[in-house]
Amino acid sequence: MDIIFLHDFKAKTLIGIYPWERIVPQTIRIDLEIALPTSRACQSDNIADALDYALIVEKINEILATHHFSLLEALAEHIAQTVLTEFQSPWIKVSVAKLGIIRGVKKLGVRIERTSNAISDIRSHMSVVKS
Ligand SMILES: Nc1nc2c(c(=O)[nH]1)N=C([C@H](O)[C@@H](O)CO)CN2
Repeated sequence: MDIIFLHDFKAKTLIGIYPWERIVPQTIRIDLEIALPTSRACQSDNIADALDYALIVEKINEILATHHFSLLEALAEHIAQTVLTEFQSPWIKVSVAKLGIIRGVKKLGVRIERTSNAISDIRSHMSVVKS
C-alpha cells in the first residue's frame, strides 16, 4: 500500500466545547497518512496519476475555515470521510491535536483510522465467501 503523508500541519480553526472556543481560533496540529488508490504515478512520473497533496492541503484549509466542531473527534471524522470520498483513498489515518490547551500537557488529541466503504464492502463479501 502506497501512502502520502502530511505531518505537523498547523492551522487555526474554531474548535471546542466551551463558549470562548466559539470565538477564539486555536492552533491545531494535523497529521495524515493517506493510502493511494493506485501506484501508477510511481511508474508514469505524471501528476495526473498521483494524488496531488496540494489539493489535500487546500481541502483541509477549506474545512477548517468553514466549520466549527465541538470535538476533535468530529473534526478528525470529517477530514477522514472527505478525503476517502473526494480523493478515492482506500484508507486514512488522521491525528488532530490541540497544543498547550491544558497546563502541563504539551499536546493532546485523537487519532482515528478509517477505511472506504468500497474496501469495507469487499472485506465483508470475502468473509461471507470464506464462511
Ligand atoms: N475527547 C475529547 N475531550 C475533550 C475535547 C475534545 O475535543 N475531545 N475538548 C475539550 C475542550 O474543548 C478543551 O479543548 C478545552 O480545554 C475538552 N475535552
